[in-house]
Amino acid sequence: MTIQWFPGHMAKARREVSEKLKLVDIIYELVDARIPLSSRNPMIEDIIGQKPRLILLTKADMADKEMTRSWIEFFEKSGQKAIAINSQAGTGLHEIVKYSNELLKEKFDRMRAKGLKKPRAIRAMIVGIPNVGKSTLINRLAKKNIAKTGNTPGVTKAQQWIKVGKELELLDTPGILWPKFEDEEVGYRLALTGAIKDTILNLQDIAVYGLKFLEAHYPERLHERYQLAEGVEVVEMFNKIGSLRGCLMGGGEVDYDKTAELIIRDIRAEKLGPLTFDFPE
Ligand SMILES: Nc1nc2c(ncn2[C@@H]2O[C@H](COP(=O)(O)OP(=O)(O)OP(=O)(O)O)[C@@H](O)[C@H]2O)c(=O)[nH]1
Repeated sequence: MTIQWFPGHMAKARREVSEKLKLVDIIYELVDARIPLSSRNPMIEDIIGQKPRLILLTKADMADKEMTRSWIEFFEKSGQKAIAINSQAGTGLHEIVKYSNELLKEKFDRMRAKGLKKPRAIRAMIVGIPNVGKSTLINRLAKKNIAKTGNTPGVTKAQQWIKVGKELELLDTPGILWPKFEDEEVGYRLALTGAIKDTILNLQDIAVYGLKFLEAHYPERLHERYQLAEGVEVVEMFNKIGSLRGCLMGGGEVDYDKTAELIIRDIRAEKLGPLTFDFPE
């Protein structure tokens, strides 16, 4: 497998995030709740230094709820606050300000002590890998306020901050980070959740990985969806799924590429239920 590390992209992203770092009080690090580890940039600590950070597990509606709880505990144990969100439905979003206030209490207390009676709103920047849900979250949080700022002449043009209620201001452009996947498994997990283009890895390899993963961790769902018996070899699974779902070639033989595409599509579309591919520790 080709090692994808995008050194050029990485350096650019790092520069951009570093430049904006001094403008904000806190970083919202978005990771995909289905792959909280694989969707992280392993250099995040290095990039943001001592800046307070809240981890937001996005697309929590698509992840295994029990696993999401374990992940939140895991982050908590390592001293990082994490919360699960669903930006489409808006769940978990009210917790963002609440926990930001907790994480920034000392800083704002210091500001108050210096005589600033009314501390300003919290300033935050969203960072995360492509497709993790940055824009969806910004749009969801900004919804009410876009109309408000539109009514103030001159404001929209110069706007660099998006107001979220009275307490929060978001930098309007998120920081894009890149996943690192020297590790094959990380690559497959990114592919199965749609974080990287299908063309980067071999389709059949991605589907095989998906089937084996499901067999190991969610066997009932796999067997039920595709009417598979237990303990069937992967090739047999492909044959069964391909014929069941009509992924056939001219001569009636199973088309493995089409079958692979279907399996990947099913997994991404939650046809096998909410799934989590990364395990804490
Ligand atoms: N189910 C679900 N889907 C989500 C959620 N948040 C985002 N999405 C979907 O995930 C896809 C990517 O979301 P974006 O907000 O465009 O992600 P992004 O990080 O801004 O992506 P880039 O612009 O590529 O950096 C879209 O199809 C969204 O609808 C969520 O909480 N739940």
